[in-house]
Amino acid sequence: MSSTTALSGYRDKRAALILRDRSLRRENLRVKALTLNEIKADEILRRIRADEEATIWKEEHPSIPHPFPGMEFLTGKSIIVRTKIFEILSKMPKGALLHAHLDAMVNAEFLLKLALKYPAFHVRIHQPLTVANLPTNLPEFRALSEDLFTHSASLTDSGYAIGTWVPIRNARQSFNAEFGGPEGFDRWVLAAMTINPAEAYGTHKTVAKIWQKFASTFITSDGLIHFQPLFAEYMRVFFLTAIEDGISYIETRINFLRKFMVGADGRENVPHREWLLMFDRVQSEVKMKMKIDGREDAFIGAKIIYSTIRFITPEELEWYLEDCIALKKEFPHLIAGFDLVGDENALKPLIYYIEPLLHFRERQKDEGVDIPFLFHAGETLGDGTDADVNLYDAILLGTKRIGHGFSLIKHPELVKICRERGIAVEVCPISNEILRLTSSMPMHPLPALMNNGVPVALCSDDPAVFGNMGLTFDYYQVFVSSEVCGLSTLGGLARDSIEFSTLNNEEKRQAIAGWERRWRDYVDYIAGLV
Ligand SMILES: O=c1[nH]cnc2c1ncn2[C@@H]1O[C@H](CO)[C@@H](O)[C@H]1O
Repeated sequence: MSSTTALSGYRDKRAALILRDRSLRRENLRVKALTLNEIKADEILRRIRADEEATIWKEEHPSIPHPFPGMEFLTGKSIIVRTKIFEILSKMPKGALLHAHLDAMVNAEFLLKLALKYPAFHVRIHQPLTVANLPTNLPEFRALSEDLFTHSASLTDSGYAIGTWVPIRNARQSFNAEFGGPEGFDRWVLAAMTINPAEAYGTHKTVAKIWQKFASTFITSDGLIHFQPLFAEYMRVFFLTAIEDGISYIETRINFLRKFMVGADGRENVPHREWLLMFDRVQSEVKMKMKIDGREDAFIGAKIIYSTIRFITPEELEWYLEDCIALKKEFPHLIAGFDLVGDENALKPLIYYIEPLLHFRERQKDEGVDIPFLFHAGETLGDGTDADVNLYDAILLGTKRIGHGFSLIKHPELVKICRERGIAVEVCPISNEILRLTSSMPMHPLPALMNNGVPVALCSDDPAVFGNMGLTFDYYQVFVSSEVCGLSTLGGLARDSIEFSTLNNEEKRQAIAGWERRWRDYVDYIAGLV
């Protein structure tokens, strides 16, 4: 055999092996061949990605010592936003956002601005502020009823009685110059609601430690968000900013742990059904606005994944499950599913709740409703820990999707089940990296899941805390960390986000048709870049 024949035989085998391996990926199951414009757009994207890898990601940046594509998000963000790939991805029609906690969906700076509009908001602290304890001495916010309004002048002068409420505007205005004055107040509050690079990558570097900081951000924002007059505006801003990022449908997890939010009168008296009424009204208004603007395809709507936190008792869970059923019966079009949230490594595993969870199925039959489980599971570095074992219970309980599933790839049988039954994993790359499950995107197990044919929806998780507003940042991190990723990966992920949503078949058909129209325009736009 001549050496050229041997060589060409080898090349054929090599190409066939690569093809067989890659053909497991979902985007390669597509029957339709790529259009000429798609091929061109794919080449353009790959070229720009390679150019930027060799230029902007190789340059010296004064405050970023070792930049690389897919690096730690909080450190690399200022480079990311200057790239052409980021600009292109920001225009992409992204389909659905399927894993997003409502408590962290509006930019923290904007939330604070909103709160400053309401004189009812008061703030207090539980130990005196010092320059040294500023980052850990957290503000607590609450909208008070008028009879409890105070005239306290300041949080920081010597006359402040620890633990008493100060009107938010007074607190801001009189914030001691030593702590930066009013702008210092803003920085203090924002720092309490977000995670900064020094925390994620320095002081709180492990999963357990960064979770403590992460959980504390919700304590601060909680008092601001759960005030009825602000809540509606909050949801409107969430929907509108998501739409501007190319998201056309949302399934958001709402944490119903607290049974009432604070009403306009400052009393804790707004029950869950009124939260849903507001949610419904706001999304109808946003849909109407899109229609008037001639952009109906841009927003199909939003649904709610009913959630509570995995530290309650099984008896308490019974109450929430009944509440969820009652809401589903009253608002069948709004409740998309049920989930338990909170740190899986520290809180209760699914098996702890097995009785109420099994009973929930029976109760649904009695009541004639269908509420799929959409469980967080395997958001962990553990191997065989409770958090990792949650994956078995999630699947046995019939979960429709898996939230995070970071440790799923360790379980060949579960990977097979997810592929065969079409259980999609809601992968939140930036969240996983900031919460220190992975040190950077190239180390994330996402390619392993995708190469095994597991369906994936990319999600942002808690963008107000992580600074990854919309879905563009998560798409960016994924796209620049893989050579396999191309235009069809992007399109496949977006399409799958709709495919694996809880929309019914007819709604999906329409949503996909709308997305395809927008996708064609998007491909034309990229193909036109030279
Ligand atoms: O990635 C996550 N995994 C589990 N729980 C989460 C995650 N992100 C947010 N929450 C939880 O949701 C509640 C806010 O509604 C918070 O308790 C927060 O811990």
